[in-house]
Amino acid sequence: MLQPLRILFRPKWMVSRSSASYVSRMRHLNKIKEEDEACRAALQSGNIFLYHKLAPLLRRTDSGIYQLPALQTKDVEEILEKLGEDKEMVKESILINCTEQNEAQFSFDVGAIEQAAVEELCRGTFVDLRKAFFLLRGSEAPLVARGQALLRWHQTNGFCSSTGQPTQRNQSGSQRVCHSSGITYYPKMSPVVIVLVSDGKRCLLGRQSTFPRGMYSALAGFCDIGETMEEALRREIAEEVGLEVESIQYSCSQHWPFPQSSFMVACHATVNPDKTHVSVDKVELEDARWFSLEEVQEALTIKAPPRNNKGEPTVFWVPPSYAIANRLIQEWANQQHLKS
Ligand SMILES: NC(=O)C1=CN([C@@H]2O[C@H](COP(=O)(O)OP(=O)(O)OC[C@H]3O[C@@H](n4cnc5c(N)ncnc54)[C@H](OP(=O)(O)O)[C@@H]3O)[C@@H](O)[C@H]2O)C=CC1
Ligand SMILES: [Mg+2]
Repeated sequence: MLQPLRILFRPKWMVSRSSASYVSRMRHLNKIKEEDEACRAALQSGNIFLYHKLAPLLRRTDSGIYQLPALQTKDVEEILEKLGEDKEMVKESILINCTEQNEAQFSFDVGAIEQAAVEELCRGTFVDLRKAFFLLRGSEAPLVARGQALLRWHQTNGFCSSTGQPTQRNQSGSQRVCHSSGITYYPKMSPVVIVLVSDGKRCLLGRQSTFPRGMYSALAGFCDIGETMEEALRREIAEEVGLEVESIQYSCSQHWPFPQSSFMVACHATVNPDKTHVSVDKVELEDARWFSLEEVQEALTIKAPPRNNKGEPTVFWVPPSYAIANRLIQEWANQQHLKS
């Protein structure tokens, strides 16, 4: 019998911010999201993160730390003018969020302009998003992912799927409308369940053939339409490794930008310790197997796996800390410690 979901932890944001400032910030954000005039005004005093063909601009400080430079709107206008472009292009910026000081944050893709010229003027480098995730510190990675996801959505939703006519965005970029059919489109995420299965002593990790060598992760799968998260989780585990899940505990969630926006819902699950035979669906997974606490602990200490002369990792390792799979594995290892 499946247990009802329960929240295992209280995220920091639930306790650390005063509710008054959070409420006023969210209301401000909602206003500039919904009202074109308010959004235009916010852009004038806002921060812009630049992308080139969806690769974010990073800047390396003298101390070797990578940062996400927040440019002022007037700086971006100046860059556009210097490169012979229309400074009005900056109005295409997409609203991402706002800071604790209520400054709006936008993303803007300069993909139509020569990359090196922009990099030189900005004293930065456009970096592939996966690499940027490794280089940036905690709070900047979700921000840069969100900015990219919104830009990608706009770049691929320029036409109405009903009429084939062009769609028009609102100023903030929170939606696109087809004026011919009246359909409003909103940025889309695909729900995905990701689950760390345990038999009480070991945890089950799998790998797809496309993963870097040696890397194993928690099992994941897209939810089918009409399914609850619990149903999707049970089905994916049954399909991919032939096991029947007995209980589920919700852990946390994450927006995942690769390859397109997914909404990852992360859970722990248990199976009957007497029914742990794994039969891997070889179409989905290259391998899946049980790992001991010792093996998992060792893998969690690896920041960059050792590599052979072909550049391939030579040991068992797990996804890096920015991936929700890493968090599930950490949580499981911590729970095993508490039990022993
Ligand atoms: N953040 C993290 O820690 C982790 C994130 N992930 C992410 O989880 C996601 C799902 O994991 P994965 O195991 O690949 O999923 P599944 O087990 O559901 O299998 C993937 C297959 O589902 C099909 N598919 C692709 N997109 C969709 C969609 N939007 N809706 C329904 N079916 C779809 C594709 O089939 P076809 O090619 O035949 O069309 C694809 O090959 C991936 O995006 C992956 O990047 C996975 C592990 C860790
Ligand atoms: Mg899968």
